[in-house]
Amino acid sequence: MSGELKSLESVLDKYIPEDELREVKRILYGKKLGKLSLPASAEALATERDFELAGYVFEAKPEEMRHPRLVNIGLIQNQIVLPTTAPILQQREALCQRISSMIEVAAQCDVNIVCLQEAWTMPFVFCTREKQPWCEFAESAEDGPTIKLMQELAKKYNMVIVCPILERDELHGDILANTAVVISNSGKVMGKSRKNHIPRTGDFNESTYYMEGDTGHRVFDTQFGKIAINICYGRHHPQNWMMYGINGAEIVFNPSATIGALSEPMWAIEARNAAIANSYFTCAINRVGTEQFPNEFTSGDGQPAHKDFGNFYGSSYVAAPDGSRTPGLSRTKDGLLVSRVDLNLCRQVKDKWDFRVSSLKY
Ligand SMILES: NC(=O)NCCC(=O)O
Repeated sequence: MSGELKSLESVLDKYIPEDELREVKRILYGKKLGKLSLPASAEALATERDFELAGYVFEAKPEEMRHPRLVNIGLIQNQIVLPTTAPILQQREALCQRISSMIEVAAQCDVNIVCLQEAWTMPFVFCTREKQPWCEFAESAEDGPTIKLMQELAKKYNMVIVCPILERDELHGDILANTAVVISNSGKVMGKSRKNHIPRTGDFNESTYYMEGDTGHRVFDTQFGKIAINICYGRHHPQNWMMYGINGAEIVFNPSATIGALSEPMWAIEARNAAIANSYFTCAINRVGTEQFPNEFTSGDGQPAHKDFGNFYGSSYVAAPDGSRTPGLSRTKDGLLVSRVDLNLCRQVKDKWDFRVSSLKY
């Protein structure tokens, strides 16, 4: 094989005969999801802008007492645009342009809530353990430049935007945090959720920059449903997922940055298992590409120093409380995954399986 594998699904599709493939996919992915029909104009723009666009439908049973609660969720995965040696402002502006152009396509697909990848405004610099110039990417979670841009887009497209950034908290000693900002569809900053488990494993040692967040397990009651954000490394901790469920989340996003050599076999399991265990939808997002840094760094594992982090494998997906899931986006290419979910499925699955988490004391 030359180069990176495009996706697991592309290999299954290529080599497994059609009738067996259907059964293989049922066993691997759960009940078959419908394809979401997306506007031809959106498909054309995605092709022109060179990113993958895919759409799926998660259905729930009709109920007599409740209307369906349909929500279109968009997940965006991307590589950095400019080399890490370009001026910081140019790197950020190039990413802002790229993401704005992808959000425009999400709007054409009637996306209600979009979530971007972890620290999307920058390369994943934390492996270098160098503070400068990287700390210059940090911005205020309340009114930083990227937040203002996302506020404009949220209002323009009537879309909730979950915007994970490197935060600089100027009101509290200028500390840094790895933070997801939730912007309502009216363009208001609803609040923020900080990464609460910080990796200290190999190249992923982010504690040089920031420590465990102090925002607990916040749930944001948006117009389109109750959402929460469990940033990257938090997905390895079942109790973390559980707390968002106890606090009432219906959709939990997991914006991430992780590489194949470390976590890929776990990727398809953890967020999906959380969806099953907590009767909510989970959305796992990972960046793509290999990022080269100017100076060598070591991983503390006896191996030679190196300038890159390895390949971020994308593979973003959505999983439902009944265990069904979408195929992953590409392992190598930018992409937008649109999933239409019916939030009624959360309670339907609780009633069926009784995996309830509750804050009530009996
Ligand atoms: N960004 C981040 O927390 N990465 C840690 C590695 C992983 O959790 O796979």
